[in-house]
Amino acid sequence: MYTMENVEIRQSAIPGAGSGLFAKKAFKPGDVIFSVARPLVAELHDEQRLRTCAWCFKQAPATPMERMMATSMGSPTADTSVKACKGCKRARYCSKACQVKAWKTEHKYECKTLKYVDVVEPTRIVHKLLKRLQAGDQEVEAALRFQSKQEDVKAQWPEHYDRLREAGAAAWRNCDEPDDIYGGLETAVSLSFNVMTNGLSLFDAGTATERLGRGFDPVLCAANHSCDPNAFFVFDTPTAVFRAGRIIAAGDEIFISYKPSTNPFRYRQAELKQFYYFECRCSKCAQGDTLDGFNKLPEDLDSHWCARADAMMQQQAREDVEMSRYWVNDSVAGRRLSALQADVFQRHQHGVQTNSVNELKSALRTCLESGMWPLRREPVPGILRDLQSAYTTSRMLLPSFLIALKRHFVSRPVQISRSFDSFSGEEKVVHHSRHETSSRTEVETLLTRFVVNLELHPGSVDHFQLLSSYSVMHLALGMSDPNEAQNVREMEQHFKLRLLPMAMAIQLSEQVPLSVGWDSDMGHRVRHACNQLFALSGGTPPASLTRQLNALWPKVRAYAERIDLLEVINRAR
Ligand SMILES: C[S@@+](CC[C@H](N)C(=O)[O-])C[C@H]1O[C@@H](n2cnc3c(N)ncnc32)[C@H](O)[C@@H]1O
Repeated sequence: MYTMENVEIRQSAIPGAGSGLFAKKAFKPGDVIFSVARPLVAELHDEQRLRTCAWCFKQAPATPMERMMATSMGSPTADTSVKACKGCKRARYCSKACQVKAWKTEHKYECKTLKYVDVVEPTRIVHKLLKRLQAGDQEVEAALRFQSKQEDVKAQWPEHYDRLREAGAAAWRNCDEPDDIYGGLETAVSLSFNVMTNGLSLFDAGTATERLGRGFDPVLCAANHSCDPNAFFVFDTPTAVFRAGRIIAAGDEIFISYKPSTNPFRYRQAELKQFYYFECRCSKCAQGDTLDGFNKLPEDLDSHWCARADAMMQQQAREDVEMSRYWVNDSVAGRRLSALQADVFQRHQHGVQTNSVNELKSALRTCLESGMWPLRREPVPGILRDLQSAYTTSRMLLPSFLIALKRHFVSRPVQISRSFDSFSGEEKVVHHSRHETSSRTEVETLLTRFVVNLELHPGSVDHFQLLSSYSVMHLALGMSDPNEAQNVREMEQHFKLRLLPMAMAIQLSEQVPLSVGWDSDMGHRVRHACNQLFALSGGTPPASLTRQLNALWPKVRAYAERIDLLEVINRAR
């Protein structure tokens, strides 16, 4: 059952968007607006089922090496292992407690079916919902209130329409074709569309990139989308939390972002149509592409790149590339820039899908050498994120660290139009008071010893920022590897590298209570790292450390600004 003391559902401010979620009181950035212990529906993606608890979504480490790493990072899930249900041998649980809760709520309805046939994710979801409806579960009835969008899907994506219809019909057949639930088969089909077109993607809060499954919940899913969201969603397995990303007044509509909202206007619109079947009419999209500034006007693209763009245009025409999401404008210069834009986005995507560092490097080169892309304009921040991760995986520490620094200090993607001037590239930074949170952990208590002016960007408090700080801290610690001695000596001429992990730990201690909370898996890992770092610095008087850390910050920022990304990727193999 839900307590709706903080939020209410009523007519949205967006014309034609139906209802939305509204704040009944004011919230500061980082405040929890609303949380549910587990969404009404939380279903693992098919490929996650072998190693993840089907009830609490905790993941067992995949290899002994992963287990060792998780232990050394203080992750409370390091010891997790999952066992299959003896009945169906498919659903897996990490504990008796999870198995019992799952059985009572949903697994008793599907266990027999799963014993004989494996069933895909949307069908599993609808099966459980149908059975719960049959059992008179009123929370599930609320799922029927959502628009199913069947006609829109049929008109625009006939193959999706067939798939979703079949998923509902298969669930209905697996439940022995019950006609006593409202419209029988048609209810099953509606549920399939409702859940799949209005549901939430459940990402692991520790990585924010690993998609664990799909969620659906009548209150969480009442929140509309905005490309300039004032709230964000964290799935702290299995608790679902909405937090304020900036100041929200009582009566304001609460918006989250369903898809990355830092992409250019047409790209965002196309993605939301493709995955959620609606045309976004948020306040940022109302400004069209006016926020998508390039460094130069399309006419100023230099002649070498004009020739390359002409060749790309011919190839894109031969390959019948759907250009609308990359479109800049209809002039000759605009079409050239559209071709470059299509090339870099597609190369980026292809690089991620095929694990190709060369594809990622080539996309980045086009963005930077053409001189058109500001560092904060997508896909540059996205390419940097994926290059950093590829270099980390291949243990190429130096390029990974340099890219992490550039991302953290310079190349944050543009999220909030209000505080960002797309041409000057300046964002207003506000300093947070560290001790706003009520319950203090030992780390926070330790922090009272320091007053360090590290900047947070309250307009974009979210867990992506936290992950960025976390990776800089870890990579900076990794630089103490003896193999890096030469690089460290060079860097130490600019700033005290050995102090950086401590500075990042302090920044993380500010970010955790505003994003994922100390009780989350990520919170535990950050606390573990902070405690180790503070223990290491035990002998240093706080006043002296504070002075050193305050002096460090502007130096690291200046160093990050000078990092030449082209040089970094040219030197890295
Ligand atoms: C998860 S539901 C949100 C709640 C929904 N508005 C309702 O009435 O129950 C998603 C649907 O809301 C509408 N919607 C959400 N955000 C929107 C936006 N920015 N612009 C237009 N429609 C939006 C779309 O119809 C979308 O398919």
